[in-house]
Amino acid sequence: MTVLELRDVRKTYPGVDALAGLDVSVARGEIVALLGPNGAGKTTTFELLLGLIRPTSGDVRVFGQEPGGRVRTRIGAMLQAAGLPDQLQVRELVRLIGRGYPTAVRVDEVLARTSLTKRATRTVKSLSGGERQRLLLALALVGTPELLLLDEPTAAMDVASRRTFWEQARASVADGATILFATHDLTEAAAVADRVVVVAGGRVVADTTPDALTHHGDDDLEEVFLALTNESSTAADEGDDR
Ligand SMILES: Nc1ncnc2c1ncn2[C@@H]1O[C@H](COP(=O)(O)OP(=O)(O)OP(=O)(O)O)[C@@H](O)[C@H]1O
Repeated sequence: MTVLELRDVRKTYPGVDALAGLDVSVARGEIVALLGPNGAGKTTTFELLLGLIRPTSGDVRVFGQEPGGRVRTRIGAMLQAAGLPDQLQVRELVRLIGRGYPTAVRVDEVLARTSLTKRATRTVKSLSGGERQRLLLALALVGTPELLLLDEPTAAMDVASRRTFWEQARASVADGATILFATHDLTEAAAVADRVVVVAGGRVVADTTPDALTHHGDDDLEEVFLALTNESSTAADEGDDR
């Protein structure tokens, strides 16, 4: 079953083609990494899937429906620029967000799963960068999501937190969820994802397994990534100058 699909999607801002004909499809139970240099269009893709913005042209479907509206309650999301109410306590915020979903997990369970039990009565403002990321994961998980959209979810996390993070994310997949995540950490992508989609200049330049991308480990992942994305970023930069 296809969980999400973008077909020939363009998103144009004045002077910028954020997406220039993007084709991505993710099936149920997959963990897919979205890789790409700064400005490649990763965050724009998440915003479209959440219905926060609309495509200039092309088709975006989530669970076969237009993004936004009721389908939003089937998605848990971690976005880079997520603003949080700083004065609320961690537990209060998780409870509040859980109320917006038809099938919320118990607050204490979510806090335990994200190692935030000891921070439950702290204000959001007082959290460290990594703790804040864990809180964002707790908010993404509280609605028992069928789809997790995670934009650079482990940025700012230490090694132990990253490990716990992916254990929790995988547990959600074992329960039937699907994950699309963006990262700049190629090693993490290769270790975690079933499939990597490399985006550059608003288009997909590779869509394959981590193993196939490196020809079964024969090639250096970083070199492959740079070779794939350099050509397209150069083309996009030239386009900007016209
Ligand atoms: N609201 C906006 N107005 C104008 N340009 C935008 C807007 N949002 C995104 N862009 C532009 O669209 C392009 C794609 O941006 P996007 O944030 O999707 O990239 P990204 O792959 O997430 O990058 P990063 O790795 O830096 O987070 C960039 O050139 C960006 O400047």
